[in-house]
Amino acid sequence: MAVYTEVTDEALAEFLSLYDIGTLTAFRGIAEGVENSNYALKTSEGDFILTLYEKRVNKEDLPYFLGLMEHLRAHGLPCPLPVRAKDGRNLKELAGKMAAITTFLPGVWPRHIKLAHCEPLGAALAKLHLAGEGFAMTRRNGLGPDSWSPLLAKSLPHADSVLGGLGAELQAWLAQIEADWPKDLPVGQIHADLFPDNVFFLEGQISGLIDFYFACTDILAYDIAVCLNAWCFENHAELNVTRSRAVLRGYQSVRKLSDSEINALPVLARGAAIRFLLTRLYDWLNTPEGALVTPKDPLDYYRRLRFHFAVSGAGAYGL
Ligand SMILES: Nc1ncnc2c1ncn2[C@@H]1O[C@H](COP(=O)(O)OP(=O)(O)O)[C@@H](O)[C@H]1O
Ligand SMILES: N[C@@H](CCOP(=O)(O)O)C(=O)O
Repeated sequence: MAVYTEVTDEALAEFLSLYDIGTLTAFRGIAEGVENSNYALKTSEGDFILTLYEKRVNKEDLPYFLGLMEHLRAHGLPCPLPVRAKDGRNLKELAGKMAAITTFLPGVWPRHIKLAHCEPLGAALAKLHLAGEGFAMTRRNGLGPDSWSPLLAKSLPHADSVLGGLGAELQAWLAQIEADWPKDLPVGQIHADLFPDNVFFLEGQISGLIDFYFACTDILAYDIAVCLNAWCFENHAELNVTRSRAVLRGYQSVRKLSDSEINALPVLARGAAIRFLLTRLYDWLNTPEGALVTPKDPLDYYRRLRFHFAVSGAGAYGL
């Protein structure tokens, strides 16, 4: 359950009076999600999501996240639209936290990934990248390659309690990834966390992309590498190449990849795997027992990383 901050009826009524979204008819906390407190909000005007930003989201980044969603939505992407209050602002304070209302998106995220999800996913990602062109703000990737070594250092003293030899293995792998990291690939606005739980489907079509709170300005093809990791593995160790081919086909039906982007896929996939491995490892070692959110298994991404280190070229992903 991830509703960290409770909202009283009085505070909610006062907050909603700042907006022009009709009168409240229903309000409930949403258990899913790990980063922020989310509430489903129903009014006489429609359905909305109220998000209270918790401590892992940096206050200074909120104008970028909300501005990006507004920009992407204006350019045709099915992402939440931040609602502006009567004073024109889309960011307010509630219960001592920064808070925003966004539009509710229909659909459900796939609990079991099927091949049929993969091509639409790739196409939606490419549309996101094209729609992001022209957005004036930028945000450095706080979980990009320069953050991985300090993140690993924090977990090193206890890494081997998760798996014997893990610390040394990760150090060696990370050094290799850092040395190989591409420098001149096309950069733009990326989602950076487009996992299945952030993609809604309705009647076989993508109906929504959510959770832009890791979005940043970084290598476009890195976003594909995140999706290959999150959508295309079986038993966390084997790539389902039919799925990865479909993701790449969907992507290229909208935005063609250059040879440099294709050649960089293996190292980008290694980078994406180590990024999620490292944040999960940190959370695994530092989440107190009885916390609201159960930490995810870091070894799922260790197995993927092993796979990516064994491949010799982009052909392994179906290109
Ligand atoms: N715009 C939206 N439309 C519909 N449901 C949403 C929307 N935003 C969030 N949700 C619901 O809230 C849950 C958690 O949202 P998410 O942004 O992933 O939270 P967190 O950032 O805390 O991980 C989602 O799984 C979904 O059920
Ligand atoms: N996708 C990340 C965790 C971030 O969770 P989200 O609910 O904000 O998508 C992972 O799987 O490690």
